[in-house]
Amino acid sequence: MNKTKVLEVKNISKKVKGKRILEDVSFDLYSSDICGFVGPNGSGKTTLIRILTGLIHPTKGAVFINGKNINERQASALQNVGAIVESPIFFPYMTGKQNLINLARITHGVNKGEIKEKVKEVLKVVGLEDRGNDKVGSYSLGMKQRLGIAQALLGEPRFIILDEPSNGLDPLGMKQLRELILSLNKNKEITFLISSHLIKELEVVCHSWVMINKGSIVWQGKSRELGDKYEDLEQKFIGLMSQ
Ligand SMILES: Nc1ncnc2c1ncn2[C@@H]1O[C@H](COP(=O)(O)OP(=O)(O)OP(=O)(O)O)[C@@H](O)[C@H]1O
Repeated sequence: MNKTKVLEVKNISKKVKGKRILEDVSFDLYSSDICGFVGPNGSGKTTLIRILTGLIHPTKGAVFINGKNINERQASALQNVGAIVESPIFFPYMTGKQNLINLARITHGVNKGEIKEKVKEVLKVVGLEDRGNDKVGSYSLGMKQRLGIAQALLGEPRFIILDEPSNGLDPLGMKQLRELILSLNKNKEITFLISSHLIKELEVVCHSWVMINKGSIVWQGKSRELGDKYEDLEQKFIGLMSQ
């Protein structure tokens, strides 16, 4: 399979009120990668993800998605991108299905005649087909996260960005989320960038890694490129963070 460059992060720096939050961050992501973007609390992960999704602008540098500069051609750069930054917000008094039907129409522009089928399909993909008619207020956090992914799938994304998706999930919720990510990657060839401060949670799903500390990248590579010095990824992570 020919891999194409999905994301190019080029020399990104961000300062807020004189405070340096990101410094010269660069990395690339290729189609079908599942990349773990890991760093301790406060290392700059959410700030970078907010830049990648066009929510804020970098002080320096540029981001290209599928070759399009996100600050110059935002709509077309983000066309095939699904992102869940912070917990997705749904109306708790409406069912999962009703929430998705509204979002399909308003946010994703799905054709009126296709909405019902599309919503049914994405609910099935995320394993919520039996709970679609229940109110979102009755959903567990894990179910809300999967509903968030169902919403992203309405836009037929090729690339999904998840910011700390396992925050607050119990072990079963985490397992279901991991299985969903792996199946979307395998069956729909969706590329993922997933942030977390807990490397262990991502080890089963990620093929490649970007490690960040205090706003700068400290290591990037594949799990197999770890080197002999470290027993496992977490040891490497801890070693790099304490330098
Ligand atoms: N608008 C802002 N104004 C001032 N400081 C900010 C702003 N946004 C982020 N920061 C600071 O930048 C640093 C990085 O924050 P960020 O939320 O990107 O980290 P993170 O790696 O996502 O952390 P966590 O794992 O805790 O979510 C933190 O010290 C944070 O307080």
